[in-house]
Amino acid sequence: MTRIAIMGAAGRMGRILLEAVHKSETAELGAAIVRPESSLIGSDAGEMAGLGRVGVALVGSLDEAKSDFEVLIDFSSPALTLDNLAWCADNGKAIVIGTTGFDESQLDALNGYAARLPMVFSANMSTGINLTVNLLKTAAKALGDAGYDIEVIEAHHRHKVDAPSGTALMLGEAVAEPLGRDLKTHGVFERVGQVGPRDPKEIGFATIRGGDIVGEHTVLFAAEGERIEITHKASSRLTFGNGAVRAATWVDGKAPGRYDMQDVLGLKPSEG
Ligand SMILES: NC(=O)C1=CN([C@@H]2O[C@H](COP(=O)(O)OP(=O)(O)OC[C@H]3O[C@@H](n4cnc5c(N)ncnc54)[C@H](OP(=O)(O)O)[C@@H]3O)[C@@H](O)[C@H]2O)C=CC1
Ligand SMILES: O=C(O)C1=N[C@H](C(=O)O)C[C@H](O)C1
Repeated sequence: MTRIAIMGAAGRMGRILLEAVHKSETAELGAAIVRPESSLIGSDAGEMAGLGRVGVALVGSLDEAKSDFEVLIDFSSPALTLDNLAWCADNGKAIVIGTTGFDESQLDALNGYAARLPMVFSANMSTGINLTVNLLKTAAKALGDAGYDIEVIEAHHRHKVDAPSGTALMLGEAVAEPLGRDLKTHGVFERVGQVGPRDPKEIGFATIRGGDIVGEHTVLFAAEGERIEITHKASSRLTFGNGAVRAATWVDGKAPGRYDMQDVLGLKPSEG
Protein backbone atom coordinates (compact mmCIF):
# COMPACT_ATOMS: atom_id res chain seq x y z
CA MET A 1 0.00 0.00 0.00
CA THR A 2 1.31 3.42 -0.95
CA ARG A 3 0.61 6.03 1.71
CA ILE A 4 -0.49 9.24 0.09
CA ALA A 5 -0.60 12.84 1.31
CA ILE A 6 -2.95 15.27 -0.41
CA MET A 7 -2.02 18.94 -0.68
CA GLY A 8 -4.83 21.50 -0.86
CA ALA A 9 -7.22 18.85 0.47
CA ALA A 10 -10.13 21.29 0.75
CA GLY A 11 -9.90 22.39 -2.90
CA ARG A 12 -12.01 21.10 -5.81
CA MET A 13 -9.43 18.48 -6.76
CA GLY A 14 -8.31 17.95 -3.16
CA ARG A 15 -11.75 16.61 -2.20
CA ILE A 16 -11.88 14.45 -5.33
CA LEU A 17 -8.42 13.06 -4.55
CA LEU A 18 -9.63 12.12 -1.07
CA GLU A 19 -12.47 10.19 -2.72
CA ALA A 20 -10.15 8.51 -5.22
CA VAL A 21 -7.73 7.38 -2.49
CA HIS A 22 -10.67 6.22 -0.37
CA LYS A 23 -11.82 3.95 -3.23
CA SER A 24 -8.32 2.74 -4.14
CA GLU A 25 -7.15 -0.80 -3.40
CA THR A 26 -3.47 0.07 -3.86
CA ALA A 27 -3.18 3.31 -1.90
CA GLU A 28 -4.27 4.67 1.46
CA LEU A 29 -4.56 8.14 2.90
CA GLY A 30 -1.60 9.08 5.10
CA ALA A 31 -2.16 12.82 5.41
CA ALA A 32 -4.28 15.68 4.12
CA ILE A 33 -2.94 19.23 4.17
CA VAL A 34 -4.79 22.55 4.09
CA ARG A 35 -3.67 26.15 4.59
CA PRO A 36 -1.99 26.71 7.99
CA GLU A 37 -4.67 29.29 8.87
CA SER A 38 -7.59 27.03 7.85
CA SER A 39 -10.43 26.58 10.34
CA LEU A 40 -10.67 22.97 9.08
CA ILE A 41 -7.43 21.89 10.79
CA GLY A 42 -8.08 19.03 13.19
CA SER A 43 -11.29 17.89 11.52
CA ASP A 44 -11.48 14.50 9.83
CA ALA A 45 -10.46 14.63 6.15
CA GLY A 46 -13.09 12.09 5.10
CA GLU A 47 -15.89 13.91 6.87
CA MET A 48 -14.83 17.18 5.23
CA ALA A 49 -15.06 15.50 1.81
CA GLY A 50 -18.41 13.83 2.52
CA LEU A 51 -16.90 10.31 2.66
CA GLY A 52 -17.52 9.60 6.33
CA ARG A 53 -14.82 9.33 8.97
CA VAL A 54 -11.44 8.06 7.71
CA GLY A 55 -9.37 8.70 10.85
CA VAL A 56 -6.95 11.20 9.27
CA ALA A 57 -7.11 14.73 10.69
CA LEU A 58 -6.41 17.70 8.41
CA VAL A 59 -3.07 19.38 9.17
CA GLY A 60 -1.61 22.75 8.21
CA SER A 61 1.87 21.77 6.99
CA LEU A 62 3.93 18.99 5.44
CA ASP A 63 6.24 19.00 8.48
CA GLU A 64 3.35 17.74 10.62
CA ALA A 65 2.81 14.83 8.19
CA LYS A 66 6.46 13.92 7.63
CA SER A 67 6.30 10.30 8.79
CA ASP A 68 2.80 9.59 7.46
CA PHE A 69 3.27 9.19 3.69
CA GLU A 70 5.52 8.21 0.80
CA VAL A 71 3.97 10.20 -2.09
CA LEU A 72 2.49 13.69 -2.12
CA ILE A 73 -0.27 14.46 -4.63
CA ASP A 74 -0.32 18.17 -5.36
CA PHE A 75 -3.06 19.94 -7.32
CA SER A 76 -2.72 23.46 -5.98
CA SER A 77 -0.95 26.52 -7.46
CA PRO A 78 2.46 26.90 -9.17
CA ALA A 79 4.12 28.77 -6.27
CA LEU A 80 2.93 26.32 -3.64
CA THR A 81 3.84 23.30 -5.80
CA LEU A 82 7.41 24.59 -6.16
CA ASP A 83 7.68 24.99 -2.36
CA ASN A 84 6.35 21.46 -1.95
CA LEU A 85 8.83 20.07 -4.49
CA ALA A 86 11.68 21.51 -2.42
CA TRP A 87 10.22 19.99 0.74
CA CYS A 88 9.73 16.56 -0.90
CA ALA A 89 13.28 16.57 -2.31
CA ASP A 90 14.69 17.43 1.13
CA ASN A 91 12.59 14.78 2.88
CA GLY A 92 12.92 11.78 0.54
CA LYS A 93 9.35 11.81 -0.78
CA ALA A 94 7.97 11.29 -4.30
CA ILE A 95 5.43 13.69 -5.80
CA VAL A 96 2.58 13.64 -8.32
CA ILE A 97 1.92 17.12 -9.71
CA GLY A 98 -1.35 18.03 -11.41
CA THR A 99 -1.02 21.79 -10.97
CA THR A 100 -1.14 23.86 -14.18
CA GLY A 101 -0.33 27.47 -15.05
CA PHE A 102 3.46 27.41 -14.55
CA ASP A 103 5.38 30.14 -16.36
CA GLU A 104 8.69 29.41 -18.09
CA SER A 105 10.93 30.19 -15.13
CA GLN A 106 8.72 28.13 -12.81
CA LEU A 107 8.94 25.21 -15.25
CA ASP A 108 12.73 25.53 -15.27
CA ALA A 109 12.68 25.41 -11.48
CA LEU A 110 10.40 22.35 -11.54
CA ASN A 111 12.69 20.55 -14.00
CA GLY A 112 15.63 21.28 -11.69
CA TYR A 113 14.13 18.89 -9.14
CA ALA A 114 14.05 15.93 -11.54
CA ALA A 115 17.53 14.84 -10.45
CA ARG A 116 16.53 14.91 -6.78
CA LEU A 117 13.23 13.03 -6.52
CA PRO A 118 10.79 10.93 -8.55
CA MET A 119 7.94 13.10 -9.88
CA VAL A 120 5.00 12.50 -12.18
CA PHE A 121 3.96 15.78 -13.76
CA SER A 122 1.00 15.98 -16.11
CA ALA A 123 -1.49 18.71 -16.90
CA ASN A 124 -4.12 16.02 -17.33
CA MET A 125 -4.22 12.72 -15.45
CA SER A 126 -7.04 11.12 -17.44
CA THR A 127 -6.38 8.03 -19.54
CA GLY A 128 -8.45 9.43 -22.40
CA ILE A 129 -6.44 12.62 -22.84
CA ASN A 130 -3.15 10.74 -22.72
CA LEU A 131 -4.32 8.39 -25.44
CA THR A 132 -5.57 11.42 -27.39
CA VAL A 133 -2.02 12.79 -27.35
CA ASN A 134 -0.89 9.80 -29.40
CA LEU A 135 -3.82 10.10 -31.83
CA LEU A 136 -2.94 13.76 -32.32
CA LYS A 137 0.69 13.03 -33.12
CA THR A 138 -0.43 10.63 -35.85
CA ALA A 139 -2.97 13.12 -37.23
CA ALA A 140 -0.50 16.01 -37.13
CA LYS A 141 2.15 14.05 -39.03
CA ALA A 142 -0.35 13.20 -41.77
CA LEU A 143 -2.23 16.50 -42.00
CA GLY A 144 -0.22 19.36 -40.50
CA ASP A 145 1.83 20.13 -43.63
CA ALA A 146 -0.89 19.06 -46.09
CA GLY A 147 -3.17 22.09 -46.01
CA TYR A 148 -4.88 21.50 -42.68
CA ASP A 149 -4.92 24.40 -40.20
CA ILE A 150 -4.55 23.35 -36.56
CA GLU A 151 -6.52 25.02 -33.77
CA VAL A 152 -6.91 23.97 -30.12
CA ILE A 153 -10.16 24.85 -28.34
CA GLU A 154 -10.71 24.34 -24.62
CA ALA A 155 -13.59 24.94 -22.23
CA HIS A 156 -13.56 24.92 -18.41
CA HIS A 157 -15.61 26.03 -15.41
CA ARG A 158 -15.84 29.66 -14.31
CA HIS A 159 -13.40 29.20 -11.38
CA LYS A 160 -10.37 28.23 -13.47
CA VAL A 161 -7.57 30.78 -13.06
CA ASP A 162 -5.07 29.86 -15.82
CA ALA A 163 -5.52 30.03 -19.59
CA PRO A 164 -5.09 28.33 -21.90
CA SER A 165 -5.44 25.16 -19.88
CA GLY A 166 -2.36 23.06 -19.21
CA THR A 167 -3.98 20.32 -21.26
CA ALA A 168 -4.49 22.63 -24.26
CA LEU A 169 -0.79 23.47 -24.15
CA MET A 170 0.08 19.77 -23.87
CA LEU A 171 -2.09 18.95 -26.89
CA GLY A 172 -0.60 21.92 -28.77
CA GLU A 173 2.89 20.58 -28.06
CA ALA A 174 1.81 17.11 -29.20
CA VAL A 175 0.86 18.43 -32.65
CA ALA A 176 3.74 20.92 -32.87
CA GLU A 177 6.52 18.45 -32.14
CA PRO A 178 6.12 16.05 -35.13
CA LEU A 179 5.80 19.08 -37.43
CA GLY A 180 9.02 20.68 -36.12
CA ARG A 181 7.02 23.66 -34.83
CA ASP A 182 7.38 25.40 -31.51
CA LEU A 183 4.53 26.99 -29.56
CA LYS A 184 6.80 29.92 -28.67
CA THR A 185 6.93 30.95 -32.34
CA HIS A 186 3.89 29.21 -33.88
CA GLY A 187 1.38 29.42 -31.03
CA VAL A 188 -1.26 32.15 -31.42
CA PHE A 189 -3.02 32.80 -28.13
CA GLU A 190 -5.06 35.89 -28.98
CA ARG A 191 -6.77 37.30 -32.08
CA VAL A 192 -8.28 40.76 -31.81
CA GLY A 193 -8.77 43.43 -34.51
CA GLN A 194 -7.06 43.43 -37.94
CA VAL A 195 -4.98 40.31 -37.44
CA GLY A 196 -4.62 39.50 -41.15
CA PRO A 197 -4.93 36.11 -42.81
CA ARG A 198 -3.87 33.00 -41.00
CA ASP A 199 -0.28 31.77 -41.29
CA PRO A 200 -0.50 28.08 -42.37
CA LYS A 201 1.96 27.08 -39.65
CA GLU A 202 0.08 28.79 -36.83
CA ILE A 203 -1.30 26.68 -34.00
CA GLY A 204 -4.18 28.72 -32.59
CA PHE A 205 -5.67 28.50 -29.11
CA ALA A 206 -9.18 29.50 -28.05
CA THR A 207 -10.44 29.52 -24.46
CA ILE A 208 -14.01 29.25 -23.14
CA ARG A 209 -14.86 29.72 -19.43
CA GLY A 210 -18.27 29.15 -17.91
CA GLY A 211 -20.44 27.42 -15.34
CA ASP A 212 -19.40 23.98 -14.17
CA ILE A 213 -17.68 22.61 -17.31
CA VAL A 214 -15.25 19.98 -15.99
CA GLY A 215 -12.86 20.12 -18.97
CA GLU A 216 -13.29 19.85 -22.74
CA HIS A 217 -10.57 19.93 -25.39
CA THR A 218 -10.85 19.83 -29.17
CA VAL A 219 -8.04 19.86 -31.70
CA LEU A 220 -9.31 20.94 -35.07
CA PHE A 221 -7.61 20.13 -38.37
CA ALA A 222 -9.38 22.35 -40.91
CA ALA A 223 -8.75 22.20 -44.66
CA GLU A 224 -10.66 23.49 -47.66
CA GLY A 225 -13.59 21.10 -48.05
CA GLU A 226 -13.37 19.18 -44.80
CA ARG A 227 -12.29 19.24 -41.19
CA ILE A 228 -11.40 16.71 -38.54
CA GLU A 229 -12.10 17.38 -34.87
CA ILE A 230 -10.56 15.24 -32.16
CA THR A 231 -12.38 15.92 -28.90
CA HIS A 232 -12.04 14.78 -25.31
CA LYS A 233 -14.69 15.64 -22.72
CA ALA A 234 -14.21 15.00 -19.03
CA SER A 235 -17.57 14.63 -17.30
CA SER A 236 -16.26 13.91 -13.79
CA ARG A 237 -13.14 15.09 -11.93
CA LEU A 238 -12.76 11.53 -10.68
CA THR A 239 -11.09 10.70 -14.00
CA PHE A 240 -8.26 13.06 -12.94
CA GLY A 241 -8.30 11.85 -9.33
CA ASN A 242 -8.12 8.18 -10.23
CA GLY A 243 -5.27 8.88 -12.67
CA ALA A 244 -3.35 10.77 -9.99
CA VAL A 245 -3.73 7.95 -7.47
CA ARG A 246 -2.59 5.45 -10.10
CA ALA A 247 0.43 7.69 -10.77
CA ALA A 248 1.21 7.86 -7.04
CA THR A 249 1.23 4.08 -6.72
CA TRP A 250 3.38 3.82 -9.86
CA VAL A 251 5.97 6.42 -8.81
CA ASP A 252 6.42 5.03 -5.28
CA GLY A 253 9.97 3.64 -5.17
CA LYS A 254 10.98 4.86 -8.66
CA ALA A 255 14.39 6.41 -9.35
CA PRO A 256 14.57 10.23 -9.40
CA GLY A 257 13.32 11.71 -12.66
CA ARG A 258 10.48 13.61 -14.28
CA TYR A 259 7.84 11.16 -15.50
CA ASP A 260 4.45 11.76 -17.10
CA MET A 261 1.15 9.91 -17.50
CA GLN A 262 2.39 8.32 -20.71
CA ASP A 263 5.01 6.56 -18.55
CA VAL A 264 2.43 5.62 -15.92
CA LEU A 265 -0.04 4.25 -18.47
CA GLY A 266 2.60 2.57 -20.67
CA LEU A 267 1.56 4.65 -23.68
CA LYS A 268 5.04 5.73 -24.83
CA PRO A 269 5.54 4.39 -28.40
CA SER A 270 8.77 2.56 -27.39
CA GLU A 271 6.72 0.52 -24.90
CA GLY A 272 4.66 -0.90 -27.75
N1 LIG B 1 -3.62 17.55 -14.00
C1 LIG B 1 -4.95 17.36 -13.95
O1 LIG B 1 -5.47 16.29 -14.34
C2 LIG B 1 -5.80 18.45 -13.37
C3 LIG B 1 -5.22 19.59 -12.96
N2 LIG B 1 -5.94 20.56 -12.33
C4 LIG B 1 -5.20 21.69 -11.81
O2 LIG B 1 -5.12 21.56 -10.38
C5 LIG B 1 -5.01 22.85 -9.80
C6 LIG B 1 -6.05 23.02 -8.71
O3 LIG B 1 -7.33 23.04 -9.30
P1 LIG B 1 -8.64 23.10 -8.38
O4 LIG B 1 -8.65 21.98 -7.40
O5 LIG B 1 -9.78 23.26 -9.31
O6 LIG B 1 -8.39 24.49 -7.62
P2 LIG B 1 -8.83 24.91 -6.16
O7 LIG B 1 -8.55 26.36 -6.05
O8 LIG B 1 -10.20 24.42 -5.86
O9 LIG B 1 -7.84 24.09 -5.22
C7 LIG B 1 -6.50 24.45 -4.99
C8 LIG B 1 -6.20 24.16 -3.52
O10 LIG B 1 -4.84 24.49 -3.24
C9 LIG B 1 -4.81 25.45 -2.18
N3 LIG B 1 -3.75 26.43 -2.42
C10 LIG B 1 -3.44 27.01 -3.61
N4 LIG B 1 -2.41 27.86 -3.44
C11 LIG B 1 -2.09 27.82 -2.14
C12 LIG B 1 -1.08 28.45 -1.34
N5 LIG B 1 -0.20 29.30 -1.88
N6 LIG B 1 -1.02 28.12 -0.02
C13 LIG B 1 -1.89 27.25 0.52
N7 LIG B 1 -2.87 26.60 -0.18
C14 LIG B 1 -2.95 26.89 -1.48
C15 LIG B 1 -6.16 26.14 -2.21
O11 LIG B 1 -6.45 26.71 -0.97
P3 LIG B 1 -7.54 27.91 -0.90
O12 LIG B 1 -8.82 27.37 -1.44
O13 LIG B 1 -7.57 28.24 0.54
O14 LIG B 1 -6.96 28.99 -1.77
C16 LIG B 1 -7.08 24.99 -2.59
O15 LIG B 1 -7.42 24.22 -1.46
C17 LIG B 1 -5.13 23.86 -10.96
O16 LIG B 1 -3.83 24.23 -11.37
C18 LIG B 1 -5.82 23.03 -12.05
O17 LIG B 1 -5.58 23.50 -13.34
C19 LIG B 1 -7.28 20.41 -12.11
C20 LIG B 1 -7.93 19.29 -12.53
C21 LIG B 1 -7.24 18.22 -13.22
O1 LIG C 1 -8.61 23.52 -13.72
C1 LIG C 1 -9.21 22.49 -14.11
O2 LIG C 1 -10.35 22.21 -13.72
C2 LIG C 1 -8.51 21.59 -15.02
N1 LIG C 1 -7.27 21.84 -15.29
C3 LIG C 1 -6.39 21.06 -16.07
C4 LIG C 1 -5.81 21.88 -17.21
O3 LIG C 1 -5.50 23.08 -17.01
O4 LIG C 1 -5.63 21.36 -18.30
C5 LIG C 1 -6.97 19.74 -16.49
C6 LIG C 1 -8.45 19.64 -16.60
O5 LIG C 1 -8.85 19.97 -17.89
C7 LIG C 1 -9.21 20.40 -15.54
